[in-house]
Amino acid sequence: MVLFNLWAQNRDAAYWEDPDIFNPDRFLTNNKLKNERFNSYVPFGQGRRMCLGEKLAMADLFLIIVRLLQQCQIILPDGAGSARLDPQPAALVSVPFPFKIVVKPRNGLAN
Ligand code: HEM
Repeated sequence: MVLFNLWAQNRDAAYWEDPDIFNPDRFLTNNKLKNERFNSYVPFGQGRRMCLGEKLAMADLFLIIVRLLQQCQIILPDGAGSARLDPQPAALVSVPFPFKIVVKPRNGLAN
């Protein structure tokens, strides 16, 4: 069996500046999505066995994230400091260390 090391590809310093920093702006030019193919960006795998659900996942994530940010303010509890964003080692996927958040409806929206 051949497995691609997607973790290493997605963090290849030859292609990404500060690969371990969470910086969504790296995909933007003048606030618009860069119109280019990103080398070494393979969250859904590659080749014949790449993810069959990529289009569905991207459409769902867009709707879920936009809806959440439109309707809710998501903040850290008072005195919580900052959340730890480095990944917790796991077998196949990385998950964040647990942290608490407060979710409030945005001004003018009902509870
Ligand atoms: C953010 C969400 C998702 C991510 C990051 C993701 C990522 C991946 C990755 C990395 C693989 C392995 C590709 C490889 O072997 O090179 C995979 C396989 C697969 N994914 Fe996803 N996936 C996501 C969501 C989904 C969804 C929503 C579905 C179905 C509705 C799905 C269905 C599949 C299937 C069927 C395979 C196996 C394809 C094969 O072996 O031929 N995935 N996915």
